[in-house]
Amino acid sequence: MIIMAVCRLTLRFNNYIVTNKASPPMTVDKQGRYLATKITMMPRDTNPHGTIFGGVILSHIDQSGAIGARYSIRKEGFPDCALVTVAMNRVEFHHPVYVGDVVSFYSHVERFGRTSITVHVTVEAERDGSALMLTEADVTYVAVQLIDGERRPVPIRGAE
Ligand SMILES: CC(=O)SCCNC(=O)CCNC(=O)[C@H](O)C(C)(C)COP(=O)(O)OP(=O)(O)OC[C@H]1O[C@@H](n2cnc3c(N)ncnc32)[C@H](O)[C@@H]1OP(=O)(O)O
Repeated sequence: MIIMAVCRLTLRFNNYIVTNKASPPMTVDKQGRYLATKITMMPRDTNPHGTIFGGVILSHIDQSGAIGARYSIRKEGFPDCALVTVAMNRVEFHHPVYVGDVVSFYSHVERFGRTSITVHVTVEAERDGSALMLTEADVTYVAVQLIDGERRPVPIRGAE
């Protein structure tokens, strides 16, 4: 009896893994943007005005851009690599973010360079039933490898 129950559980577990591999979660929208992060903004993240501190948004943009960059690298069939942020450009805060906002961070590849990838990150919240773009930025990540104790840029498409 116990053995049968264990077998059933194992089967379910295996099915879950297989199903998961076969059908990845749908996180790409109609515009081809990858939904990297979705979070509810909390009171601990506020500035003295009571709205969400810009530095908190930048931190989520950096992380979401890296998640999106990793997704795009895999989608292209390039090898997995360590990524570091080299630059954040054209950061624009269009609207304040409020406590309780459910905020989505989307990434879209702007450019693959030799050792770098630049993604455009857009930050949106649902306001009055439609999506409002709050913040956007271009973030560039560099593929690096530890060579002689130093992190050096390496080709993002793999060995040349
Ligand atoms: C995961 C984390 O938390 S990361 C933490 C924050 N980030 C870091 O600590 C990174 C610190 N910076 C570094 O270690 C180094 O600057 C590195 C390894 C990223 C780059 O080293 P560099 O010697 O500058 O490399 P190099 O000049 O060859 O440039 C590498 C790539 O970055 C790009 N790049 C460099 N500076 C910039 C910039 N300001 N804006 C956009 N792209 C840039 C280059 O165009 C190049 O891309 P390409 O090969 O696709 O043309």
